[in-house]
Amino acid sequence: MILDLDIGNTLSKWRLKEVESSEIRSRGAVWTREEWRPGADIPDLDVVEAVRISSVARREVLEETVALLRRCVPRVYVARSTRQALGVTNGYDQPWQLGVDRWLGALAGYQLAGGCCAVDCGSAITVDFVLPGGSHVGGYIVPGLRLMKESLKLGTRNVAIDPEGEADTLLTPGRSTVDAVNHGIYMAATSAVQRIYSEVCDQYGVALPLLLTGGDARVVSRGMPAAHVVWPDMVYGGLEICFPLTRAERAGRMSGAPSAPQAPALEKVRAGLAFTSLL
Ligand SMILES: Nc1ncnc2c1ncn2[C@@H]1O[C@H](COP(=O)(O)OP(=O)(O)O)[C@@H](O)[C@H]1O
Ligand SMILES: CC(C)(COP(=O)(O)O)[C@@H](O)C(=O)NCCC(=O)O
Ligand SMILES: [K+]
Repeated sequence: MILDLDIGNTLSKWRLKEVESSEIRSRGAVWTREEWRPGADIPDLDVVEAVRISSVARREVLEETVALLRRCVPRVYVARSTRQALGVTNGYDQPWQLGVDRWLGALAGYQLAGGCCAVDCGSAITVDFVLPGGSHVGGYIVPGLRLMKESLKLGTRNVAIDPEGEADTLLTPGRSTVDAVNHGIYMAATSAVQRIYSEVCDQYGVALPLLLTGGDARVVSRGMPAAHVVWPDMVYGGLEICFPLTRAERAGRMSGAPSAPQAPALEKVRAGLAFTSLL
């Protein structure tokens, strides 16, 4: 089995993938903390022959995790942000400072769709752009839904936005503190992503396929007017193409990848932007 780990600031996600069939056998998530407990937090490592890791947690957490895994698993691959990979050029002046989850998302998005706008709705909401020639032009970092809510300190931190609720309801003025906060942060997140997407497409004169991932991707998706797809395994897709281990991966196939989304027409994106600036 291959163990894929995506260690975020809030949740550490894992999945087990079979080498022969390339099938995902199981998956889960635990709160990100200082130390992993194999068998309790993650599956028994006896069946694992290789581990691939994306981590944006503190350096010590990654070092401890890798040390622990190396004791039981023959091959441990740790992804890093680099200046160039798989046809993509990192837009950061100091490429290694780009969060590796963002880098992996950008690589996976480029592999899937050519140019892309890759949005990761986790602890932070990150929006990264890769142009059709492979140039990552940089991105944006906005506090995620949970961070926004916690920073208000209004006693609403434990009342999450119902991911199944009506998106339209979230656009109405709240009539309680909980609703005012939930509707406010929802507006903040969805309008920010929409505006960023439109601005950058306008600046570069290209409407890019829009991809969403992360724990809050589904809820953000429901308030996004621009055509897009949700791809929960986008970061894992980046791990697969950086460290291909199965036959399907060597052939360039990423598990759970959606079909490449159609980009909206640039005129439509620009019309939306013009409307916004008239308000
Ligand atoms: N079952 C859940 N448990 C925890 N957080 C969840 C859950 N479902 C959605 N979320 C949201 O997803 C966010 C975590 O998303 P994730 O992409 O894993 O973040 P990160 O990569 O920063 O750890 C939380 O901040 C929360 O807003
Ligand atoms: C921006 C992030 C905090 C997002 O992390 P996440 O919300 O997925 O936990 C992470 O990608 C990170 O620590 N980046 C380093 C700074 C940067 O990308 O510029
Ligand atoms: K994120």
